[in-house]
Amino acid sequence: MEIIFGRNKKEQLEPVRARVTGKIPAWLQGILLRNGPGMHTVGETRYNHWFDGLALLHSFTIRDGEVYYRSKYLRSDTYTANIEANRIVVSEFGTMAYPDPCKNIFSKAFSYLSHTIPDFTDNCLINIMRCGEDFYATTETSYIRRINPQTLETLEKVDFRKYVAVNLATSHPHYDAAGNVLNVGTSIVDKGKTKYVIFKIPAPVPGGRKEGRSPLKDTEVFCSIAAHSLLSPSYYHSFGVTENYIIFLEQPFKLDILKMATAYIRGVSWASCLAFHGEDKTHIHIIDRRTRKPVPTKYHTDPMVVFHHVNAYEEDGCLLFDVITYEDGSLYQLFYLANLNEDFKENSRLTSMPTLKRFVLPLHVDKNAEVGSNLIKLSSTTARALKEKDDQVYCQPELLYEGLELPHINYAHNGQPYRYVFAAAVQWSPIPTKIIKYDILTKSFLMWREEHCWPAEPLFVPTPGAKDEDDGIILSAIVSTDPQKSPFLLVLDARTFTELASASVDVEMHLISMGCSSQMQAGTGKQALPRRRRPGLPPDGGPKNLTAWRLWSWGPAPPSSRLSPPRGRCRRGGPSFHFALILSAAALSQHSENRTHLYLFFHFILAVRTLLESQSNIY
Ligand SMILES: CC1=C(/C=C/C(C)=C/C=C/C(C)=C/C=O)C(C)(C)CCC1
Ligand SMILES: [Fe+2]
Repeated sequence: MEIIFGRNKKEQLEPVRARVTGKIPAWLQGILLRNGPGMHTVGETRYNHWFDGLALLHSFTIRDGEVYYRSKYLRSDTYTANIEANRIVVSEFGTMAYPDPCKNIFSKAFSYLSHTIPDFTDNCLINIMRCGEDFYATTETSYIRRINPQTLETLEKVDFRKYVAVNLATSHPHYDAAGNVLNVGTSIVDKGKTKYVIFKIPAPVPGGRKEGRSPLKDTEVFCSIAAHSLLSPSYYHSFGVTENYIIFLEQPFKLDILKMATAYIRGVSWASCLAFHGEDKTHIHIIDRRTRKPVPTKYHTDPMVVFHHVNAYEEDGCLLFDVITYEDGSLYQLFYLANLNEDFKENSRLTSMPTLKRFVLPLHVDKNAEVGSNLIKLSSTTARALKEKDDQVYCQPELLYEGLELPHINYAHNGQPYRYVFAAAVQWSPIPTKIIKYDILTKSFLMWREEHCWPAEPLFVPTPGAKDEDDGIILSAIVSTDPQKSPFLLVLDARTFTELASASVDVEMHLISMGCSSQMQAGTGKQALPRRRRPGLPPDGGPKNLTAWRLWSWGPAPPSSRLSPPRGRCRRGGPSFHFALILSAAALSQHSENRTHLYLFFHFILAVRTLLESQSNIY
């Protein structure tokens, strides 16, 4: 287990040629990009959570039936700062780090204050996003890092906040046929409001005035949704789109902003500020893409937690959307490294099975319909939507399949009617051992499995000119718990789920099992062929048509998520060193019932912080 989760992985800077068995379809050409955590120990310090690990980028270059593999750590500012200090100095999801234990009282105070609304990490380890011709490694903070998809070099750091007021943003954007990118982020207590902001990065126009300029510069706010609570916005990991609508779930899995503002001084991680509120409902926000406004009906459902939207579409005046649901927010708890050991199976038991559910919402609610009546008349589903008073609708989903995660579809069907879900099959453990093709129409499935093998999220690549939804191949990177078996790239026929080929590489590959991977664009056809620079080696330049995917994903929490300061003369100070204001804020946020006072107090802290910032040259 340690080998798979916790041990630092070596980079494979020189491309290695894989041993291919079977036959890779000649049309499959391009680069498959992947991302995930590769390093969990720096010097003598160790991260607490698997999601904290430093991003390791991977690529599989597929050309003329051959496969080359390489990997490189993302040279994020976080990576550089950690490596230079030879310890973890930047806080991550499950680990709070203290960079400057030797600072004087003023700089400590400043450091605490700047953690009220912190500058989060740029360790972009979750996904790869495509924007025009540019590729970015992404996480869920406001930072993304451009990368060179051929060499895996790290390029500039981009802060979404430069273009749109978001502190957090998902790693699962959507793309339309023209290449526009749509994403959602959270704007925390900005001008007295907390909002979910849907933003659009327009596709560059070929030959247009803007050619060569980063599309990010043209990022625009598409619309925003006011959060139900100013200080507890929902956490979300993805969202859904159809041709005319955007689906955003405001779920009762919430970030506590006051806890976050005081986490640094309390020595707890960001993860500890995230909690499931089983007493609240899940609000389903629907935005009309034509008017850029929420539809007037207020939809809601029972409390649940969703990480992955599968797909959504419109049919006969209804909006259908499929998501993988949990009964609580404990999934992220399972990925504390302390639990990912030999007793992993016992420690990492899910409290609820990841379940594929279909929600169906009536787009136009008949004002005269009786309260309590079911507004869904579609014969294809058992999902219901019950009319309530005051334009409210309570949605009851149809259960489609229990035990799958990391869903993928043929992205040509995104927002459109579709039939197949490709996913990792999981039971009571969040680590998948099988790949599944689930047929929504017949409710039947096909599985691929091999002993000791842990597959990553399956990625669908369509055959050029394909007409059928499942005419294509499935790619998945597989690691094995059997030390005798090398990691390999699996190629399946998506229709029959039979193995077409596998390409094994004798390198240490990190686990990508619970990955969130996403396809950017299939590299198909000869025009996508990279030019050879040296015979036998994959090129560093060339292909424009790339398939990119990132990888990922998911124990009880360790006793403390605080990272101890380094041993030495200068330990982090006790309370006497702490700035009185912040201490009181911490105390208040834990004990006070009166959130209004806290809110005012929070603003006071922000004001002091702003003042200190303006004086920051004195520190
Ligand atoms: C650092 C940081 C965050 C990081 C979250 C991460 C890293 C989530 C990873 C999720 C994955 C991999 C899910 C797969 O299904 C938050 C909580 C957004 C906010 C505070 C700062
Ligand atoms: Fe994901």
